Amino acid sequence: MLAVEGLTKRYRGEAVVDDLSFSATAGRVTGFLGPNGAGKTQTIKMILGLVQPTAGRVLIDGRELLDHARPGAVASGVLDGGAFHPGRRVLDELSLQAFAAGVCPDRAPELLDRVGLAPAARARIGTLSLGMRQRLALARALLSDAPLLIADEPANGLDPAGMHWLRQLLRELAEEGKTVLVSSHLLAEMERFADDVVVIAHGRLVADGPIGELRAVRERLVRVRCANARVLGARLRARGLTIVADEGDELVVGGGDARTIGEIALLAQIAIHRLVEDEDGLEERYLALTAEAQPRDAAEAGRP
Ligand SMILES: Nc1ncnc2c1ncn2[C@@H]1O[C@H](COP(=O)(O)OP(=O)(O)OP(=O)(O)O)[C@@H](O)[C@H]1O
Repeated sequence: MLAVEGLTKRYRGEAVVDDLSFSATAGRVTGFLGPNGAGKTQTIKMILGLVQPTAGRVLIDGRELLDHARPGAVASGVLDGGAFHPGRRVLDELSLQAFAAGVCPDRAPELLDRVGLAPAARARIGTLSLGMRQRLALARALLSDAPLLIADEPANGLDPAGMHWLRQLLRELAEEGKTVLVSSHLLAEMERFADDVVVIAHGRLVADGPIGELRAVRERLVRVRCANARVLGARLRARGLTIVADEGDELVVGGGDARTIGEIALLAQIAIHRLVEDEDGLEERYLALTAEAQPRDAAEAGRP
């Protein structure tokens, strides 16, 4: 179980991770989602003890990483699929890493098999594709059998078969009882991998919960095309509905069903040209959530 509490990282006074709190549960895959530059990698590095937080703390099974007797056996990370010696052979590299981690080197061939790299055991790392390096990075992270596994964009460079394999592996690891945290900037990827999702933008939490809850928003989004979208938008807002996207003569509306929107339009005497439940709501919801979020300073400056 992972608990991130008020985690903050500032560089020259500017927050790249800003008072971030969330948790990830053992036995489940938690997706860590946010656009490029949102602060995912910085957060992951702080969780793994590779970057010192400016404020806040990270608890793994109730204790900070360095308060565990063997921190390396508590959390492991897949951070950069490219960070290997290019001239070394795959199996030699993994055996060496096992030795350095104090793990029996016999685990190396077994793990190569688990990540589907056994046929490339004698290949030099420099000849591997990005997807194969990701598999090797996963094998390295699994050496210590730590109960918390964090993977930063592990799907990068994987083809559809590789994605399917990764999904299976993450699921198996969660079923073994591990806490699995996986980052991505792509919602579609997360939908395939994750049980729970944590969404951040500008270093701040914008949503978290079971992926099904984010998906459930789909039913509440309605796409409406009408004669006067600006006026209808204002009327809908006045009734407490949200304009998730404004595309000129078409609005994507949250917080009310098609019937409510139709009635508000009728009262405003605005002709409706199209009114449908939105099928792509989840993607739009994610984009809207992350676009709405502003860095704290900007948000505070905009406050009346
Ligand atoms: N050492 C550093 N000094 C200053 N700013 C940094 C440093 N490291 C990262 N940042 C900034 O922190 C912000 C968050 O970066 P981070 O890599 O965590 O984002 P990310 O969500 O992982 O995005 P991506 O998917 O693009 O890697 C970025 O604006 C980045 O420029």
